[in-house]
Amino acid sequence: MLREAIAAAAAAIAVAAAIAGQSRGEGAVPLLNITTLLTSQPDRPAERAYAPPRLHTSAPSTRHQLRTSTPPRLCPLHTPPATHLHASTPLPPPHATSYAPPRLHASAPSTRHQLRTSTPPPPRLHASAPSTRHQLRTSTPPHLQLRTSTLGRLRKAAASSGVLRVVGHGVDVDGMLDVARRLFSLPEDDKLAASGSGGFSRGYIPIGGESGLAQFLELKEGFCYGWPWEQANATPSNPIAAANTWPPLDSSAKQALLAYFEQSIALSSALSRALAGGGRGELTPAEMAELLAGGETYSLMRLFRYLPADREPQLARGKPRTGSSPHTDWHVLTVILQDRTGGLQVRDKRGKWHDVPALAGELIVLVGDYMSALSGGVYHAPVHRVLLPEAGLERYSYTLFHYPRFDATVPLDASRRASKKQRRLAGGTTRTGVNTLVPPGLDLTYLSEQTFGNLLHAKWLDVVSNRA
Ligand SMILES: O=C(O)CCC(=O)C(=O)O
Ligand SMILES: [Fe+2]
Repeated sequence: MLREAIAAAAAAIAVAAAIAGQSRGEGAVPLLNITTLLTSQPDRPAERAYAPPRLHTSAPSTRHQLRTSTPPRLCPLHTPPATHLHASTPLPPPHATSYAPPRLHASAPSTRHQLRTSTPPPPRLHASAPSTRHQLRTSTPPHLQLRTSTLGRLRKAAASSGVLRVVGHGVDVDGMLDVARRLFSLPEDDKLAASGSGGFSRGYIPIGGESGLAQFLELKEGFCYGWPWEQANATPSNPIAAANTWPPLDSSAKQALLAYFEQSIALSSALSRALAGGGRGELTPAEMAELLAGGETYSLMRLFRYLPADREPQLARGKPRTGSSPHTDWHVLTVILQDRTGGLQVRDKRGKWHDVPALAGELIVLVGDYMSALSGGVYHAPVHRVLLPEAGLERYSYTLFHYPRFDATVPLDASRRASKKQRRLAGGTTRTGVNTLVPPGLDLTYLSEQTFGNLLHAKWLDVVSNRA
């Protein structure tokens, strides 16, 4: 099947200068045909043997004991065995090591700082949907082979605009948009009954329920879900992981949502590995896979319905309204599935905003802060925002936030290079007024000291405190 897909995708990758009115070069958005990423011998069993290498040689050794020698398989979408939730080596006791409180939020409640880094690794997601649909898997080893020429284009795009348009991904975009419309058209009470306890926990997010920046009212409603802990007979392993809270949708819609979650995680994992060059000072694809392992169990899929500015006039009167405040995504990669309304914009390195095209059947992939830091600042996490639709229109989107493992840290040398790059760029466009993982002015070497999960938790607490 894979071979057929490859044969069908013989055409060379098309690169389109895609941001409206913009010439190629910085900011141009390559159209990446994911099926052309595959070579003709992806399935050799020898390449499937998975021996995760050590990622951070300088990290405390306890961190490495959490690893399993062979990836455990947990298939919550099908059979929910509880038996795979352990590491093959004994787990160390919870960290009593010094926990440097995040310097990001001096005013944060102290509970925020009590998180520990040594939570057991969550079970891995086994992409259990038919392999013909997926071609890419999350918990299997990096068995994709990538064409060198395509790889070069992928990396160039990630380094320049940080935005990719992806086709050939196998996702039924229209079908997923249909599910989103059905979900948001449920009666208000049904949606509210599926509310989570905060924006980062799963479930329904009412209009005004969160905002990236406190000065804006983000006029949208949302629904957040992820890896099905509720089917796994396991306790969530960190404060962001949680069981899904489903509104009353029929089971085929739920299955479609869960299958799409897997597909987008698989896509993001494959692209992340491809972005790990394995050159001097770079992560190898296997190290990237190791860094991502388990991240899928608390990664978030967020559905949005954006409303035009004239709706809900009673909410936060006088506050400027937007769809999504200017921000970078904090994690590794973001996968966006959108309808054709438009509104997503990225800011180029000179500070100019550009529309990201909203074309049928495409997925958009954005580089996040963590990927940028891991690459030593080589890859660019674009500042972006979402404008509200015009009166009479609504916009629907799905946004996958792909997180690395909770206890991930950035190797010190990469974080130093990323810091240096950030300082260099600071002379150009400023990131003031932009919500980023590590705010401007703070040294990115912080990412080598502090786990991704702890930083993320503090960030999410901020976002949900910005309720209308
Ligand atoms: O809805 C979209 O297209 C993107 C939203 C976004 O950037 C985000 O939620 O981080
Ligand atoms: Fe975003």
